[in-house]
Parts: sequence; structure tokens; C-alpha cells
Amino acid sequence: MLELELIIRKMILESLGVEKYYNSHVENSNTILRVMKYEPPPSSASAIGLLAHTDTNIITILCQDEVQGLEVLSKEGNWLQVAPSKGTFVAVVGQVLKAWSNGRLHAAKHRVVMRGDTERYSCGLFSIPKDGVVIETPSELIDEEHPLLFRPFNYLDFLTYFHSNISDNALEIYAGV
Ligand SMILES: O=C(O)CCC(=O)C(=O)O
Ligand SMILES: [Fe+2]
Repeated sequence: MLELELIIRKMILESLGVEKYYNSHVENSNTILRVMKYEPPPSSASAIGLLAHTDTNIITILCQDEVQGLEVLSKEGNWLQVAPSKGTFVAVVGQVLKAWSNGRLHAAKHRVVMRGDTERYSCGLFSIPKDGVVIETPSELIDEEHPLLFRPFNYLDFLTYFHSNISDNALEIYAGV
């Protein structure tokens, strides 16, 4: 999963023409692996296993078991089920990468909805800026057509703000230009 995260990050930076930042991008980040368990809903109804959110980190690689649950909000506002499929992973862009890329990448909202009577397990690898790292959009991604959207910000300070002011547009309020 770590290898996949690095490959995806490299592909993203290459596609933006800023691959020269790859090494510093990776050096400035850590990864954590988390295993999650979701209980089935108490009745036959569906239940929210994880509230709708966008990840705050850089990139998340998710691996679901065979129990359906992950849903992603489309730009049209529809919740799309992400079907579990053996040997596949889901990559989710977090708010740090959205800010760093000057909004070129979209941090999709997602949630977990539990249906049926089987517990669900998932595993997530989260790449996260190291303590003290300042998220700053590279100058190559700023021009007349793409004016700077987010001022440079310290990730830990943003996280502290985010947890005390949870809202859909916390990043825009905290670091929006
Ligand atoms: O369990 C999942 O599939 C999603 C987990 C998730 O979105 C998260 O931990 O941020
Ligand atoms: Fe998430």
C-alpha cells in the first residue's frame, strides 16, 4: 500500500508538471496504517458507519473487505457506492493535496454506510505531513488562470483549527486567500 501511495503521488506530480518536488514531498511526509471495524446496523435498516467527511491528509489508500459500505459523493451531489473488489484499492485525495495543488485535485467527500448483518473491515494507509511542515503551493501551479487559492499553512495548526471548527469549508476559511 505504501508503494502504491508513492506511485500515485509521483503520477499526480508528473501530471501537474511538478515532479521535481517529489523527493521533498515524500521526505516531508509520514504514513500511518489504520485498520477499521464497522459493526452491522442494529436492525435491518442502514446505519452510518462513518460520517461524511473529506480526509485532511495528503492521500489515503483504502482497502475494503468484501462487505460493501464505502460511498463517495459525486460532483453532481449523488452518493455513489464503491463496490469492494478483490485486489483493488481506492485512492482518496485529502485536503493537503487539494491545497498544495492549488485546487487542481478534488478532495472528495466520502462516508461509510452499513447495511445487512455482517461486520465490515477496512484498512487505510494515510500519508500525512510531518510535524512542522508548511503546505505551500509551488509557484509553477500559480498563474493568471489559476490564482493562488490557499496561503501557506502549517498542517498541525490547520488540524487543530479543523478539529475545533469542523465544517465542510474549514480549509477555505482557515487558509483561503
Ligand atoms: O472504511 C472506509 O472504507 C473508509 C475510511 C475513511 O474514510 C477514513 O478513515 O478516513
Ligand atoms: Fe476518509
